[in-house]
Amino acid sequence: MNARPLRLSTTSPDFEAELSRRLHWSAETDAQVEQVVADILADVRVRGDEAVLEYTQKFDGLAVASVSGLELEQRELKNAYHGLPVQQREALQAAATRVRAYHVAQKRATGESWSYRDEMGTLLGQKVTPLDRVGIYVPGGKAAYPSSVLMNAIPAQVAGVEEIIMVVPTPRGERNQLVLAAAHVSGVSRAFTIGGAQAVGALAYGTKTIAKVDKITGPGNAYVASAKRRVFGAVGIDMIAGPSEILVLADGTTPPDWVAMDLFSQAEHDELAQSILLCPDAAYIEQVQQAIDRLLADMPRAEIIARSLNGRGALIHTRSMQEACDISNRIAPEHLEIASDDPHLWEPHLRHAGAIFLGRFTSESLGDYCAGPNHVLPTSGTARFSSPLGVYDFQKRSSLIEVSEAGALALGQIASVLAHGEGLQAHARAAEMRMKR
Ligand SMILES: NC(=O)c1ccc[n+]([C@@H]2O[C@H](COP(=O)([O-])OP(=O)(O)OC[C@H]3O[C@@H](n4cnc5c(N)ncnc54)[C@H](O)[C@@H]3O)[C@@H](O)[C@H]2O)c1
Ligand SMILES: N[C@H](CO)Cc1c[nH]c[nH+]1
Ligand SMILES: [Zn+2]
Repeated sequence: MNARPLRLSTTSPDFEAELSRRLHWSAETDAQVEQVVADILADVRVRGDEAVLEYTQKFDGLAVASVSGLELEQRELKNAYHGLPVQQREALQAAATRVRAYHVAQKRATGESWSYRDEMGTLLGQKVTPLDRVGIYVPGGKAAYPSSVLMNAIPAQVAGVEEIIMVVPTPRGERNQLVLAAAHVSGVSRAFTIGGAQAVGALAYGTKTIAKVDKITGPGNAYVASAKRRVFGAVGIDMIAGPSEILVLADGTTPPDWVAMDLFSQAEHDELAQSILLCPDAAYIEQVQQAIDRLLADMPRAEIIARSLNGRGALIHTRSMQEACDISNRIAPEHLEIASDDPHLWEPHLRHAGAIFLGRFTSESLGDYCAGPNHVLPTSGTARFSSPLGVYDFQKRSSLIEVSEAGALALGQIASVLAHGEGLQAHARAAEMRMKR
């Protein structure tokens, strides 16, 4: 099996068009997926538990008599944790500790209430409150993702969310013990073995057994993405996460094998995942291609990797590192590695990426599991305007205003003029009444 990412050069007159074609991704808006999802959601909304049961049997081959039969008891989560081999239990605990520490720091920096008084003694501020109940979607169709349990549940817990409901499909009823154990260490309140659009619908509308949530977070396949987009409004959502992406900016100083493996690491998620290398050194690009050829045969998921690299991968020769940075900013990748001896030279030039990994020792995969920052990140160029999943996704903000007597006089004059200008008499009088004391 060969993996030959598309070779591009920025000096080619067709470069822009070829790059755009490579970046284009349409599965998310596939009309057939949309219709299937619309039907499932409508059905779950009307028939609740009954519909959830039927779709779980149909898509996951899991048949039980009632939705409570799909609930994982807290005891089972705890037993899964204690039943893990010691090495796995310690790794899970170490990852959870680091992810928690990062999100606690994030809350301290960005997630606290604040206020001040103006010169007339009027109090102005913002009150931050956690959401009451959230649903976290943990993908489970083609692979199990205990790390995604941590990345969703821990920031919710740190934010102070009271009830965290986890959904995770378990094809043919096979329960992944690491996923269950991760739910135990990260404070999941209730967990159900359901997935796809039916799980999103159950969380968004509520059923007899599953309580309606305020927000749904977490990644998933095209069915999950489409369902999340459709239920937005009935509930909040974090983002629509597409297939994984990695972009490596290399100056030729990192061993080519390391870079090849980093490209594989996202390609192995999905045939639609995207791995791109940008480098000003043509000979180095050739060495990375040779490393790909040599290392691929040994990869258990070689077929998925090859499909991903052949269909969506690219090795791009640039005129300079600066030009590579400019192209990276246009792509706005989910994960951006700066494979350079001097990553801090280039980091100030990089503005759009879900997560930036600096230097040759920072493989993206460390971020997926245990560095600390969240691995649920904006994809498909949405890093231009959105951010990683974080504590802030599980909080909301209310403005606080307490006007002093002197403030009522000063603000009343401004409000009165503007309210009359808008022809809104009640607004004007409400302000004016407070000026007369
Ligand atoms: N961005 C991240 O942080 C992150 C993390 C982990 C995984 N991922 C991505 O999440 C995705 C997970 O996908 P997955 O498929 O393994 O699991 P999934 O849980 O997202 O989807 C499985 C569900 O899809 C539904 N489904 C499957 N075929 C269907 C059909 N024909 N009609 C209706 N519904 C159908 C079923 O209900 C099934 O339960 C992958 O693309 C992976 O790369 C992203
Ligand atoms: N790279 C994925 C996010 O794009 C997250 C993940 C989970 N497990 C391994 N990787
Ligand atoms: Zn990954």
